[in-house]
Amino acid sequence: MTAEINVEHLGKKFNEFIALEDVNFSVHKGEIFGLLGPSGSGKTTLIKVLTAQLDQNKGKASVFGMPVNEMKRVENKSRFGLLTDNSGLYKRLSVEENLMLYKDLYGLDDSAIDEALAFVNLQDARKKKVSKLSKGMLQRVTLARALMHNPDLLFLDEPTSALDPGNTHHIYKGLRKLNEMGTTIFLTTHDMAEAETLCDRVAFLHEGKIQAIGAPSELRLRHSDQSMIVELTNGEQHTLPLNELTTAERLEEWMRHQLIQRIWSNEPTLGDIFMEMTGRDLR
Ligand SMILES: Nc1ncnc2c1ncn2[C@@H]1O[C@H](COP(=O)(O)OP(=O)(O)OP(=O)(O)O)[C@@H](O)[C@H]1O
Repeated sequence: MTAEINVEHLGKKFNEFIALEDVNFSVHKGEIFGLLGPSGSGKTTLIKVLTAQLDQNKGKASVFGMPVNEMKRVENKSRFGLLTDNSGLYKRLSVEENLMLYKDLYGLDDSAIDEALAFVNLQDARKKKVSKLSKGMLQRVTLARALMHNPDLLFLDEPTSALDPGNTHHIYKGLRKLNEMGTTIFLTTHDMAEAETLCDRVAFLHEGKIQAIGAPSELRLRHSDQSMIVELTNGEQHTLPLNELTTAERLEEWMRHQLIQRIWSNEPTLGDIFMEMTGRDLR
């Protein structure tokens, strides 16, 4: 598998403060990879290193097989898109005029603006001044700008943090489609539901260190206590070990008397696992 991003023993300090320590991971081409961590864990710092906005103090990082420093070159900049919360939009210009600047910069057709606005569900706001937009609308314009040149790789720093559920769902659908068409996506979030819904693999970042890495289902299974919960029609709940004869016997008995209301697996959520490993939640 080709690595679109590769990070080895990466470290970043701000004076004496260690923001990233011995970080190691790869993101494969075509993957949606999520970096999960609470506020201050180092997510934005890592994105800044990967997009050549900050230099690391230790280790190596490469994007598209090149050292990250090469991402400063114009021809490489056009291969990735970046969404961060510092929007860099021109407040006195309209949504459309802002996107027009990027369209010209990347030499795109006019249709790129229509497509990007449809992607973020903002067609009706194209003539609005950026200074008049809500936080969620601003986030969507920034996302439109990040993806309008159809990049090979998208860096999204908390892409839906300001969005309502309807727009979040619309953006998820769009991102999945974009990914199916070949864009690799690296996103940061502290929303575990977002990570479960979107990501092929996730890494947990805590105090600058990666604590765990894997597919959400694989992580849940790895931390599962191998039990199931059975709720009976009278409201009783029973926790039973998986794959044991006694469980099969009890289930058979209940089923014969049509006493089972529902059954579910007792696997932990990503948030539970994060809490178990670090002693704090993702918020
Ligand atoms: N330029 C800087 N100078 C000094 N310290 C910094 C700088 N940038 C980040 N930090 C510190 O590094 C740590 C990681 O910050 P970072 O912004 O990467 O966290 P984050 O996980 O993205 O948080 P959030 O979810 O709140 O955006 C924080 O303690 C932050 O205060």
